[in-house]
Amino acid sequence: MSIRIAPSILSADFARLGAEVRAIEAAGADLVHFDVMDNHYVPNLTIGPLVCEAIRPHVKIGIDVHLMVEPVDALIPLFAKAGANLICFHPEASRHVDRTLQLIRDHGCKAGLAFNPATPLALMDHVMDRLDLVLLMSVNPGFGGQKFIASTLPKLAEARRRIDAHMAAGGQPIWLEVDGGVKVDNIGEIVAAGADTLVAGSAVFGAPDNDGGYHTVMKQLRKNGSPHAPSLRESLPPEGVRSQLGAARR
Ligand SMILES: O=C(CO)[C@@H](O)[C@H](O)COP(=O)(O)O
Repeated sequence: MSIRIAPSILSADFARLGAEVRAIEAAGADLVHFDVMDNHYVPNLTIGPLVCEAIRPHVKIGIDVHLMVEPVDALIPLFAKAGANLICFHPEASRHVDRTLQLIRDHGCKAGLAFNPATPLALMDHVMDRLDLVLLMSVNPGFGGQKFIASTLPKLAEARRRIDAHMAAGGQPIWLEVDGGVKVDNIGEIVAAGADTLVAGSAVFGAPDNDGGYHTVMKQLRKNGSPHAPSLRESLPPEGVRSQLGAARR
């Protein structure tokens, strides 16, 4: 399985945003993660559709918009028009989650639902068929550079089980993104618990962008996040060999 890495521009140099997004694309980023905060749903204030529109011509990769705003719906057409490819929001911030998901898709974007560390996953159950992405926050939303909350790992594994069961029953693919405190030294266990898409802000933009700095950290993230150790299932011998082993032991 290959992972997707989405550097969060919350930790970028905002005075040189065009150059920053070009640099992460050149370093192999799969998506630009675009954090929108309103000083209402979260205690911080960041960027909006105008900035999304301004960076759009600088990169070919998708823009993954994470709305930490309340209410949500009015911003969806604006971000779609500004070039967003994926729009994700928090269920607590929309009165009609199903309608908001549909609104995102109606505007030609992929739709995602974001879960804070204390938001129960059961909220996704009745909208599974409307989801393209589930974003699990591994910090409380509002700021970059926070410490990964380890108790979100079992929740991540539970989200993986729900998504796999949905896909095994013929449902559409749903990406599972983890956001907050993702670093070179913990990305391996986050991927092992089930994430396929990783947001990394301070880990990427904290690296010096000289001497191939972003390239180096992106390479390390991808290497440590690529599941090289065989899973328990893969490490079992194939069925034929297993029965021969069993026969030999008898
Ligand atoms: O949405 C958020 C914070 O609310 C995140 O996207 C952070 O910006 C990730 O930053 P790091 O924890 O990787 O520094």
